[in-house]
Amino acid sequence: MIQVQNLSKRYGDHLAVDDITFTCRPGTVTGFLGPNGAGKSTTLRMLTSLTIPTSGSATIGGHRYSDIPNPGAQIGVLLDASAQHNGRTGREVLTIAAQTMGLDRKRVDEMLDLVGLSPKEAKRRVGNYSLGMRQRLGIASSLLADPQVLILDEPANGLDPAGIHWMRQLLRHYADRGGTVLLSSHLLHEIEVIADEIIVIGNGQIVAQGSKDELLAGAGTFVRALEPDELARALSVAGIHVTPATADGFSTDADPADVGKAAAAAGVALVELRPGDRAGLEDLFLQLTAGNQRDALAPAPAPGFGPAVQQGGQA
Ligand SMILES: Nc1ncnc2c1ncn2[C@@H]1O[C@H](COP(=O)(O)OP(=O)(O)OP(=O)(O)O)[C@@H](O)[C@H]1O
Repeated sequence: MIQVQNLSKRYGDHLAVDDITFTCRPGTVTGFLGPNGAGKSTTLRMLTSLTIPTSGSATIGGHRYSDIPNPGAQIGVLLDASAQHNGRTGREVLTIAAQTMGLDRKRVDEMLDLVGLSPKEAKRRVGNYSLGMRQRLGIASSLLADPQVLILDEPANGLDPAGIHWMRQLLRHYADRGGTVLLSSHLLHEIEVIADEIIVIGNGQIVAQGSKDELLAGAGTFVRALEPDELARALSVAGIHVTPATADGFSTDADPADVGKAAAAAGVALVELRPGDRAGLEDLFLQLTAGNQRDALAPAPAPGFGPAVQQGGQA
């Protein structure tokens, strides 16, 4: 169990982390989501005793990281994949870590296998690794001692789509076996797919937290009908405000149950009724971090600036 209680970190007159409190439970993946500079890395560094808190506490299993004997054996940590020793081979990095923690050397081969680094790649110096390979090596290193807790800062950075898929499955399996996972990301869709619990941080403060289902429930409803005009009328009568989303469909802030009831009461046949999709959570993320997001403060780009973005496409 990870427990963060009224944790703050001040650098000069800048409050990088501002009185945050959260818990990560065994058997769950907790996503720590926030824009650049929100305070994610500072929090994870305080959890792993690399940065001293200004106030509050951060404990793992009831203890500060620095008070845990042989902490690597109980807590797997990956904070900066690019910080590995460039002159050593991947295998050497893992072998030294295994020796330091008093582990059997066969764990090195098991972990190389687990993270998909081939024997040939394991013989290469880390300085010649791609960022994705460094992430895989860092994940191997964090899992070496089969710890109960994993703390990962932006582990998906540099991984290709297949690598991201692999990592999701790995972390899911790890949590399903009772492990506690805390991972950070500034990418909403990454967190959305992988996490059971989500903590959103902006400008050092937690702006939302809860289960993914709870936060998604706040993302409203998408609804489609054979007769969209009748549907719009029925929802309006029920006091539900809608926004046209497709030719025959609407988005609304209301819950799916309320939308379904309103349509049924008016005898309107629906062809689709579901929680608001990813865009809904994206809106939520942007709303929650609005004002905390540096992009919200930046002037809008001049017309014609940058590539054209297709409707529905990813920027
Ligand atoms: N050692 C330090 N000295 C001064 N300010 C710092 C220091 N470390 C972090 N900060 C500041 O604290 C704030 C939070 O930084 P942090 O690295 O925790 O953000 P983050 O959410 O991890 O961002 P990113 O997604 O860009 O990695 C930033 O404004 C950063 O400039």
